[in-house]
Amino acid sequence: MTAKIIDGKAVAAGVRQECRQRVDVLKKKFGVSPGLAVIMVGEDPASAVYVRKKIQACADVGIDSRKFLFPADVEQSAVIDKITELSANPSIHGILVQLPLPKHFDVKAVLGAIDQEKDVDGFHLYNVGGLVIGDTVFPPCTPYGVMLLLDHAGVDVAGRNAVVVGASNIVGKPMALMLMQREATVSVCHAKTRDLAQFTILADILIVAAGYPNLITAPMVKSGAVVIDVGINRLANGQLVGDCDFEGVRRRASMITPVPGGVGPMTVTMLLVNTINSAERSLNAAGHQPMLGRSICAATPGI
Ligand SMILES: Nc1nc2c(c(=O)[nH]1)N[C@@H](CN(C=O)c1ccc(C(=O)N[C@@H](CCC(=O)O)C(=O)O)cc1)CN2
Ligand SMILES: [Mg+2]
Repeated sequence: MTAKIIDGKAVAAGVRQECRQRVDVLKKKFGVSPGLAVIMVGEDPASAVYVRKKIQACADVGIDSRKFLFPADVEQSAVIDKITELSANPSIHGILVQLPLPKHFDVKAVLGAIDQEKDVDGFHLYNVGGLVIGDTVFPPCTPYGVMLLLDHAGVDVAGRNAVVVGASNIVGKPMALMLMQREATVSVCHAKTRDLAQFTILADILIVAAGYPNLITAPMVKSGAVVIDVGINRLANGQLVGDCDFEGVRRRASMITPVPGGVGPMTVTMLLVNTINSAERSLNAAGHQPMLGRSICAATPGI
């Protein structure tokens, strides 16, 4: 068997086309330009790449973005003051703080300063709680993108065995909650899970987000499984790879996402979706005829 490649770039391009149309309506019909504020602290090279991608993506669909760059040794209070100011600014519909933050930051305090109605990353505790009960308007971008890829590929989730490897706050945990919401039977493992293979081999849907190249090899994968590789690892030779031995695993899986070009492009694109949803919701709050203002993912109700 050779797996079908799930092309994240192509799916993202389709979603972006829909984003352009929605931004157009907001501008022409309501005179509202969706606005996103991106906060970055320090100059981590990978973060700089991701922030650049987000800003370019905003320009691509007509969202106004504003970038706020702070030096790595900035006082946390200065960043929180900026977030408070942006939270009160009606032309800003989304605020994100690029992670990771430098060690001296209390991440929870910084994310908690974001107005929960503008928390387009979905990392504020209010929105994390919403996700737990299956009702959030800001699903975190990476797992939201994965759900959209699964839907796009026609993968049935309900009743299937889903195994998530990696339990980070921004990918693994919300991913498990979204799959649970869609009635998958979910197991969460870690890179340190003893005999990881005894869990992964049971997965109809295997989602790997642990951050170790070649963590998942072909014998660990059930024949015909759908494999979503969220890992991003830069090898010494400069090559970007996921957490799976791609060439081996693709011979056992029925579908697989590549790295690059799988989940990564969806992460940035779902940020656009969340920002547009937020702008639409601000109109609803102003008493206009209800706009969509929530997940575009019809097959993903309640996440
Ligand atoms: N505030 C946030 N911080 C971080 C998030 C997040 O969603 N919000 N996620 C990751 C990084 N990330 C976005 O910020 C991100 C990761 C990967 C990609 C991407 O497009 N990857 C490409 C390859 C890119 C490359 O060449 O390096 C791919 O996989 O095809 C975009 C965004 C941590 N921080
Ligand atoms: Mg708050």
